[in-house]
Amino acid sequence: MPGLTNTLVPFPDNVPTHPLLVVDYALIVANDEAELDKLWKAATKLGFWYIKNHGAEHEVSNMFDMGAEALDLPFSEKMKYEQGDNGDSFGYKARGTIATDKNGTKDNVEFLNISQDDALAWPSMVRRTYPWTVNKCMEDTITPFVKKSMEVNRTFLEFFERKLQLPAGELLERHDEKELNGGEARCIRTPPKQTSTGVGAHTDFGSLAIVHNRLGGLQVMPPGTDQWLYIKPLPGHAVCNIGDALAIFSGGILRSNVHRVMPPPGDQWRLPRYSISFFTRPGDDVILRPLKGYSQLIMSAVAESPREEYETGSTSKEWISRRIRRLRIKNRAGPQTWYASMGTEHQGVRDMPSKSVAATA
Ligand SMILES: O=C(O)CCC(=O)C(=O)O
Ligand SMILES: [Fe+2]
Repeated sequence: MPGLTNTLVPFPDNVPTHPLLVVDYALIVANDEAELDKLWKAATKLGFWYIKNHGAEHEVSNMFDMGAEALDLPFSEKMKYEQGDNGDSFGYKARGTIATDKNGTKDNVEFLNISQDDALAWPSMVRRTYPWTVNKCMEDTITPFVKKSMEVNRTFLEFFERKLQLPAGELLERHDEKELNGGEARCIRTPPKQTSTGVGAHTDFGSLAIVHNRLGGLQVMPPGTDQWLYIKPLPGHAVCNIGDALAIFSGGILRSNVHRVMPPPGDQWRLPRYSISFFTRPGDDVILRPLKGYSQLIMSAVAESPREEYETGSTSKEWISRRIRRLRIKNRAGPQTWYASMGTEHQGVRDMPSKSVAATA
């Protein structure tokens, strides 16, 4: 039981944390004005918030067990499902295969990504195969988790579509579950007693993430600061965040904030850390660019603070694939490969040696 024992070792009270707004999902579904205002504030100011009453506790608990069982398989077995160096996201990612910074410092986490397309189509295969321990949990654990998470994110997307003054369906149709898309469930494991970065500073590739944590380690850098602050895991609460695709579609109105994963703080450092996430991503063929032709609000946002990098000229699939490919250590040619892995975050670009990210992307 990977997670349950973890709750016995409390998150320390002497490390810097960042408070997040708590959004009650049940009130969002009920269209509660005050709660919707809170969600909008969270999505536009920091791009991170807690949700409670998401109704997926049972599925999440099963996912922690599923993830631990799969990641406990022999290394040689897991490697049969490795995502490889071509920019694919689905499958197993071994430790030490991606960079966490511009110097190419290797990551120390392993994870398993299960495609939304595969979870929904099971027992048919759409994207790829998975270890037997995953297959046996697909019907009872993974597909129900994916469906519940999709429902939560769809509710958020519907609301953002309205608030962004987009025609009904304009944002939702870019996340049509019937089209092949990058959506995936993920279990990450960090071994105990690590001293280096787990997942390097990044913004998420896709539209929305829901992250379930029992141990600390996730950190955000609040806008306008250069300080990393922990997000404290709260029992029964998940952390949601906006990814690059929504930041781009909205012309920057929705915020995709930089975050990373460090070893758990305090005594939690002695424990292995597991996290369970779900990522909603646009359809593979959807072009990532501001939807300014459909919304005066987005048009004004783009006019006020134009950002060249929002006109990506790429499809969602190309965007994700480029970033993963550039993160893989095998593909690294130097610091420029790290810069070329970046999304809308520009933290590291300040000390970038050469002039253009696009030139190496
Ligand atoms: O493990 C976590 O808490 C967050 C992981 C994360 O940011 C990611 O997988 O994109
Ligand atoms: Fe992330």
